Amino acid sequence: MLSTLLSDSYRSHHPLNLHHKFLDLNSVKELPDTHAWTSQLDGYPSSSPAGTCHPETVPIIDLNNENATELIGHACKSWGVFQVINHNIPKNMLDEVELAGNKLFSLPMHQKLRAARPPDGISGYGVARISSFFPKLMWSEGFTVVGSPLEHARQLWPHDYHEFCDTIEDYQKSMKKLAGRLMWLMLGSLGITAEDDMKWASPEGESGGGSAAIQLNSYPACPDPDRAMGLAAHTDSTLLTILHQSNTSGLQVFREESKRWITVPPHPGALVIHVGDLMHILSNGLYPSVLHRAVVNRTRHRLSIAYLYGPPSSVKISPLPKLVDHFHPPLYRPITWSEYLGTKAKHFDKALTSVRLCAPRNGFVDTNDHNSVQVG
Ligand SMILES: C=C1C[C@]23C[C@@]1(O)CC[C@H]2[C@@]12CCC[C@@](C)(C(=O)O1)[C@H]2[C@@H]3C(=O)O
Ligand SMILES: O=C(O)CCC(=O)C(=O)O
Ligand SMILES: [Fe+2]
Repeated sequence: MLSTLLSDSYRSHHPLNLHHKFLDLNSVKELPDTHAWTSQLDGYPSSSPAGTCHPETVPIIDLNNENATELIGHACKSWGVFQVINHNIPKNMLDEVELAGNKLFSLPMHQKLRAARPPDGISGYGVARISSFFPKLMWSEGFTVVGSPLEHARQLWPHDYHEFCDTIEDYQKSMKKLAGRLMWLMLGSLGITAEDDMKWASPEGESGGGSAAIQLNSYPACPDPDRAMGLAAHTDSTLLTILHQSNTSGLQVFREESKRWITVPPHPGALVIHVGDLMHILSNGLYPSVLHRAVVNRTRHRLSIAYLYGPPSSVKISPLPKLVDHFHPPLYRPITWSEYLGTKAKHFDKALTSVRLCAPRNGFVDTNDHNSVQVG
């Protein structure tokens, strides 16, 4: 099960003490040294060079467009990220989940800590899991739900937990449907038509589709946003991620071509779709997992809700047989979601490389494999 798999994967070798780890960011008037980042800390340029123009925008795809499959295929290949509209998720459902998130994060710290994610656990309240890979803390707090939110909701609101649970459970159901639909559109764009190829993902399948986690992220307004980091650069360990961001911008994606961070502006009603590492593996590197991060701002609080979608726990993900031949050997070994999460927890940004089978041929660089080695 997804909830038991991470048991000892996310080590906490953080030098900082609990007081700093659970600092109430909403009441801090000056950026503490524990949260002060320099641009080099995550190994990527801090922002675009001054004076350059930015014609690039992340594609927005209308799911009612008759060419949606082709548009999605193109976006996956060239961006690894796109926004979708006409996705059938009602606006009031997005508003409600946002409200539930705000209600949770505005609780006093001692109350949120009642639902703290245990050091060896996956669900609950805490700092970003990837914090242990960085010497500084991020300007954010998170809450992860895997399976039922009941236990943690009870700890947060002993007498009044139903509303939160209902909202999260409705959201889980709707997101699961949308994720299955997007998954199928992505597979279709790769030429996968026979349902036997991917039984568990089939729209009519009885196997119930994939499994998932929900991550609520809160980014309080920050007194020194240029020296702080909301959520450090990472790729998601998923097949795909569906992200709802509140109406404040902060999400940025990295463009390999121009070596620049591009802001993904909140588009009313749109949901952001990230290609994750498992889709990268499944597509044999054709659809790159997108490197992204969240920056913070001086005046506005920001909230985002990620639906992290992966395969059922028993399924091994490997390059699709239809995409593999003598000239395109499989680039990655088969791996389950839980094994991959364990690998990510250990190797973080080297996780994809660590499951790679062979170097790309003829100097072809898999731009998506952020650690790939060019061979001549
Ligand atoms: C299923 C999962 C993916 C995730 C780790 C997790 O177990 C639950 C939270 C997810 C998240 C969300 C924020 C960014 C991220 C890198 C992290 O630290 O926790 C992702 C993890 C991931 O995709 O690897
Ligand atoms: O807050 C955001 O926009 C990004 C969140 C994110 O990347 C994640 O939850 O994996
Ligand atoms: Fe992410």
